[in-house]
Amino acid sequence: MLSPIRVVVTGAAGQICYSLLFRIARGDCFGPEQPVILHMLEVPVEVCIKRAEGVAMELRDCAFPLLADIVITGDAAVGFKDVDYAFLVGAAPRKGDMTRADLLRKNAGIFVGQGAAIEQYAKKTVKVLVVGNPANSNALITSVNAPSVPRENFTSMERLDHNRAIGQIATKLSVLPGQVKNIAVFGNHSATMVPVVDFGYILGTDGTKTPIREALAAVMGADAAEKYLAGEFLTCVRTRGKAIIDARGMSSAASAANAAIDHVHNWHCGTPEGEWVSMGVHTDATNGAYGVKAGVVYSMPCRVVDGKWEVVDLPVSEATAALLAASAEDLFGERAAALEI
Ligand SMILES: NC(=O)c1ccc[n+]([C@@H]2O[C@H](COP(=O)([O-])OP(=O)(O)OC[C@H]3O[C@@H](n4cnc5c(N)ncnc54)[C@H](O)[C@@H]3O)[C@@H](O)[C@H]2O)c1
Ligand SMILES: O=C(O)C[C@H](O)C(=O)O
Repeated sequence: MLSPIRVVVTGAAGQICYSLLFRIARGDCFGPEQPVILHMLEVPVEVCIKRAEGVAMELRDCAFPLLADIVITGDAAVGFKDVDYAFLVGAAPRKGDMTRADLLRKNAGIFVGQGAAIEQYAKKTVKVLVVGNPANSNALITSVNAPSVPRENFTSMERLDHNRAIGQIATKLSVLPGQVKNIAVFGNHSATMVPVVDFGYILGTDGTKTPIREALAAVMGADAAEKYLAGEFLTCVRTRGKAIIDARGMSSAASAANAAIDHVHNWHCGTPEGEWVSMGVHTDATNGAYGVKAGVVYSMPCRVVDGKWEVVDLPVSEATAALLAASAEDLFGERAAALEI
């Protein structure tokens, strides 16, 4: 029997965590043999702690075989103590017409404090996924405030965008999402993100690999396929978060939790042979990949071996490279705003 790992989840009483905590406890993230001790961190306000306690009651009532213990707290010193993994979800979600700049102003302080708590209390090997928006810049802020933890241990979530891109292509081609392989989403989790299908393929039931462009062209014709990729597809993936807020009246939650599980599952257990996923990674640790300078957290295609991610170097076209540069500029703009705050 493996010894339990400690996993802190912030915003434990919020929407995303109402799905995320149950999936972690069930073994979806760390595998079917890894027991977990869940640290549920909330703001130290009675109503929030009480709500977290209610969620913990439900977790216990599931009798998950791998759930070793639950710690509920409003104190970051307790929440981050000796943790192996940190899911930083707790932050205000975007509402109505709020921009990412508005969100940054509202949420940046949370990540200054949590970075400092990670520095002081977490294991030096802790792996951090930032979900709270603006996720890339919040991941950067967290890392800056936890200087003794390696930069490569701080990531932000673009997996939702990656999964959204897969979902759109699968729907368009009437194939299973599991057949759509090696899409990549680059850049900021914002309207400048860049979903790229150029290296992706559809895995046939007979093992054939049909390039996505070719599969689309077969269904709708080559010109219409190009128009679709540069228009409807790109816009849909870039603006899906807002579309969900408009439809649901609240930001995405179950799909966000699912993406967080996918991200950390691949980080912990590895990516399948020959495949990659999209992860927001610290460009201090990417050696200038895709021409993006050090100093931001930027999504790139990554494979994971033995718990370590590495960037997959793909020969992107000049047109794509220009979009990648624009998203990097967007992130350096956020970085400047964050430093000002
Ligand atoms: N990166 C992505 O793809 C993605 C996708 C969806 C949502 N999000 C973001 O995730 C965040 C959470 O969304 P939600 O729908 O769960 O929000 P929510 O409002 O339902 O829950 C947030 C919870 O965080 C708690 N919280 C606030 N500050 C905290 C702190 N300092 N420590 C601990 N807990 C704290 C709140 O009390 C609340 O319970 C938002 O910023 C949202 O925009 C990101
Ligand atoms: O877009 C948002 O504000 C919510 C979230 O980041 C999403 O992509 O669904």
